[in-house]
Amino acid sequence: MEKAVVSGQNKKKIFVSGSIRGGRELLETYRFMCDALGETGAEVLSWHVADPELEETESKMTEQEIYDRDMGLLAKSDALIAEVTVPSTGVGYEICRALDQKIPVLCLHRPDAVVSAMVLGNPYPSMKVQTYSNEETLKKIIIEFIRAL
Ligand SMILES: O=c1[nH]c(=O)n([C@H]2C[C@H](O)[C@@H](COP(=O)(O)O)O2)cc1CO
Repeated sequence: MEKAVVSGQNKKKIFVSGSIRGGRELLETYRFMCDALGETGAEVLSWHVADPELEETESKMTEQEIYDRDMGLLAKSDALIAEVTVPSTGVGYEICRALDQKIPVLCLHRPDAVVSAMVLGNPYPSMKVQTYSNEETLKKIIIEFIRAL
């Protein structure tokens, strides 16, 4: 498998966005995305999204602490990569905030996903939407996106 290793000062900080309260059925995919990003040498700032124990750890935080932490991490990010197959209010909000802050956004979804027109019809030049049908394609798309940052 192709690799795009970035190191030192070029290490890209990535906010991975994925459904939590919208449903955790793609948790394994979020983990795969974080692992693939780690392999490229990028730094994932939102590993908690792929944590199977997240509900337990986040339950010790207030809603505002969760919001403040994530908005702080997003502001430090070089890009946001969102998995949008499972509809999620939080993921949609994070995409919107990233676009507002001119942070590049990559939205990824499975071919059979019912994705919102707010994503599919979004004309922001800093927003890309791509479909993947297997992990190999998913990884390839992620590598190409990181390389182009
Ligand atoms: O406990 C949480 N921790 C957290 O980091 N989030 C953020 C990160 C995810 O990309 C996104 C998921 O939103 P939602 O819970 O509406 O599916 O919101 C959301 C929640 C719960 O809403």
